[in-house]
Amino acid sequence: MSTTYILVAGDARIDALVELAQGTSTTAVVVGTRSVAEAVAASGVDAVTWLGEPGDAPVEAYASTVATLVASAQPDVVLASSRPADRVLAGAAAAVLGAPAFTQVSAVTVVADGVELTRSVFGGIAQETDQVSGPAVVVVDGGAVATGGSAAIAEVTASAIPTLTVTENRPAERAVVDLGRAQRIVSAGRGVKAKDDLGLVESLAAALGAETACSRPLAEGLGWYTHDRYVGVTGQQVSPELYLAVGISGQLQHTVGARGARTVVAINSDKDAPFFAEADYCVVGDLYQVVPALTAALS
Ligand SMILES: Cc1cc2nc3c(=O)[nH]c(=O)nc-3n(C[C@H](O)[C@H](O)[C@H](O)COP(=O)(O)OP(=O)(O)OC[C@H]3O[C@@H](n4cnc5c(N)ncnc54)[C@H](O)[C@@H]3O)c2cc1C
Repeated sequence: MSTTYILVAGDARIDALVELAQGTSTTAVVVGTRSVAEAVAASGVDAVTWLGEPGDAPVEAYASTVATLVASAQPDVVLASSRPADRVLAGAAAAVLGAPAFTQVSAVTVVADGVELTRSVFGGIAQETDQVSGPAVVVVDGGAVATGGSAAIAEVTASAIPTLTVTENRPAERAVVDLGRAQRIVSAGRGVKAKDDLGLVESLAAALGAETACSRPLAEGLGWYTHDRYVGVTGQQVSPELYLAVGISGQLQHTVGARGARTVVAINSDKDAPFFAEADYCVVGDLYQVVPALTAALS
C-alpha cells in the first residue's frame, strides 16, 4: 500500500491533510506537546510518531530530525499544512528526499510510477495535472481538527538543533486576524480616498458583525491595514457567507481570493467595474453615500 507522511508542527488542525491522504497508509510525525500528539492521533491517521515534549526548542529546531525520519521511511507523499512552522518541516523533508514541493493542490494520487497531483494555477482560474516520478511534498491549508480516530502514539527520542532555544514568549502588539474563518467580511479598496475614511467601512463592518479586509494597495502600498488583512492571490483566500467589496475594482488578483464567498456584494461608482461581473449584488454609487446609508439601515 502507498504511504503518506503528514508533518505536524505543534498544531493539530490537519483534517484537510487526512482527507487528501485517503486510500494510503498515513503516519503523522508530530513536533509539539503530548496533547497535540493525542489530538492528531484522534484525527483519522493510521499511526503517530511523536518526537516528545519540545522543551525550550522551537518547532523549527526539529526540522532535520523530522527530515531524517521521513528519509528513512521513504513515503510516496509528504503532506504539511501551510502554517509557517509546518512549511519549514516540509522544506526540510523535500530537501532530504530530493522531492519537488507543491502548493494549491486539490488531489493527490499515488500511481504506478510516482505521484499525480491536481493543483490550481494562474490564481485559481485553471487546473493543472502534474506527474512526479518519485515522492512528492505537498503544502496546503491544514483545515480543522478532526475527531473519531484512535491511532497509537509511538514516542521516539528526538534531538533538536542545540544552538536554537526559545528565550521569551509575549503577546503580539497587534491582534492577528484570521480572515479564512470569518463568516462576513467588508473589504475596502482604493475607492476609499483617505485613511481617516476607513472609519466608514469599519462602521459598516461593525453593523454587520463582519471582519474588515482590503485590497492589496491598502496594505502594501498605503500601509493602512496589515498584510494579514488583504485578500487575493498573494493575500488571504477567504470563504465567508458574505463578502462586501467597497470601492474595489475587481481585478482578477483580488477576486480569486474571494471566490469561496457564498454571496458577493460590490459597491462601486463605475458601472463597468470588473467586480460587477462576479458579484451577486451590484450597487452602482458613491461609497461615501452608499456606505453610511447602509450602516444606518443596519444599525
Ligand atoms: C502579481 C500580482 C499579484 C497581486 N495580488 C493581489 C492580491 O492578492 N490582492 C489584491 O487586492 N490585489 C493584488 N494585486 C493588485 C491588483 O492587480 C489590483 O491592482 C488591486 O487589486 C487594485 O486594488 P483596488 O481595486 O482597491 O484599486 P483600484 O484598481 O484603484 O480600484 C479602485 C476602485 O474604486 C472605485 N471607486 C473610486 N471612487 C469610488 C467611490 N467614491 N465610490 C465607489 N467606488 C469608487 C473605482 O471605480 C475603482 O473601481 C496583484 C497584482 C499583481 C501584479
